[in-house]
Amino acid sequence: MRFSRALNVVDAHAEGESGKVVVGGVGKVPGQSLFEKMRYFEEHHDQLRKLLLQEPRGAMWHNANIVLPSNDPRADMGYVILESTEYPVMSGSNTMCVATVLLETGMLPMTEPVTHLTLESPAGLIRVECECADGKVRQVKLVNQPAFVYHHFADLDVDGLGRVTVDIAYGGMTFVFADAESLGFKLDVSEEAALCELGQRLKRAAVRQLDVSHPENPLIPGITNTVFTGPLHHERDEDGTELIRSRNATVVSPGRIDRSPCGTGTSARLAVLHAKGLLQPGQLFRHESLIGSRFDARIESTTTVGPYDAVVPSISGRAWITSFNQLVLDPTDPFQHGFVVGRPWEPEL
Ligand SMILES: O=C(O)C1NCC[C@@H]1O
Repeated sequence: MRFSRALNVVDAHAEGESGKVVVGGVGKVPGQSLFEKMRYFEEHHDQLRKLLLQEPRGAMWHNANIVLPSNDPRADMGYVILESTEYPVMSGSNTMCVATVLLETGMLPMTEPVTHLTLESPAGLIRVECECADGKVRQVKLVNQPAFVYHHFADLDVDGLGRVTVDIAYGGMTFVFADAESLGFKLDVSEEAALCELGQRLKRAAVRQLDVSHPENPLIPGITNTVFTGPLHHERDEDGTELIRSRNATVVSPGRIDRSPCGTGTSARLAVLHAKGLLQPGQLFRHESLIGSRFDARIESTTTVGPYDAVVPSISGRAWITSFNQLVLDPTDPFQHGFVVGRPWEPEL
């Protein structure tokens, strides 16, 4: 049997969110930076994303990452992130999957109790600190590129709902933030379908009514996700550490719940909370997903991005390898580039 493509894929998840890690079979990719390599896939080779993420090999809730060498002498490795409808320049859950796979498969050397990595994402360099024991990565802490707020307390006219006040913020992806309680949500998993439907409606309204453009790179995608935020709870950890805990439901395109608390959404939420005076640098913020998994986050420092005040977020979470998979493409397979069926794959916007 001759195959037209064979990819070595390590399947993983971070706090419940899928992240396939392609470790072999892609070959040479043009471009100096990982951003340029990402653009190459986007413009000339999008069939690889579709092959990995669409049916019959993928599912709407899958993400994938292509591990590639970085040309930056400071970086240990690079990666391009592939999602259902876009190429985000950064992703928290995917970065945790990539770091865990690189260390647990021996692609990069693991040092116990802590391994420091620098990974080049399309958004830039990401510093990663992995707690390791007995050959296992127990916790991945990543320091994201700066997050900032585009619009505070913006009024949106939403079809069938009227006026809703939202914030729009960037944390590697761009999010609409809306208060869950005032929209009638308890943030229970039973509300999944309604959250996805309204999340898409809010996102569509925001794209039409509010301008966003990343000041350092206008090619970074605009608003593609909605975060429904729960109330803030001021608590103490089992070991007495003070923290602020909050639940969220992140609706990523094309309209499905992020199973993890969403690392880029958490980064953007830190920027929103800081701008509102509700979170200070160094304070522990524990973000919970709709399935109850969690990321611990902090504002490491403050900075600016173009005209915006910004925060440098760190996000910690855990990832696990679930399978080793050799994905092949038979040249007689009629579905060379994958396919999609029905809801929620409606045309975007
Ligand atoms: O953790 C994150 O940032 C994300 N999880 C899937 C969609 C986003 O990239």
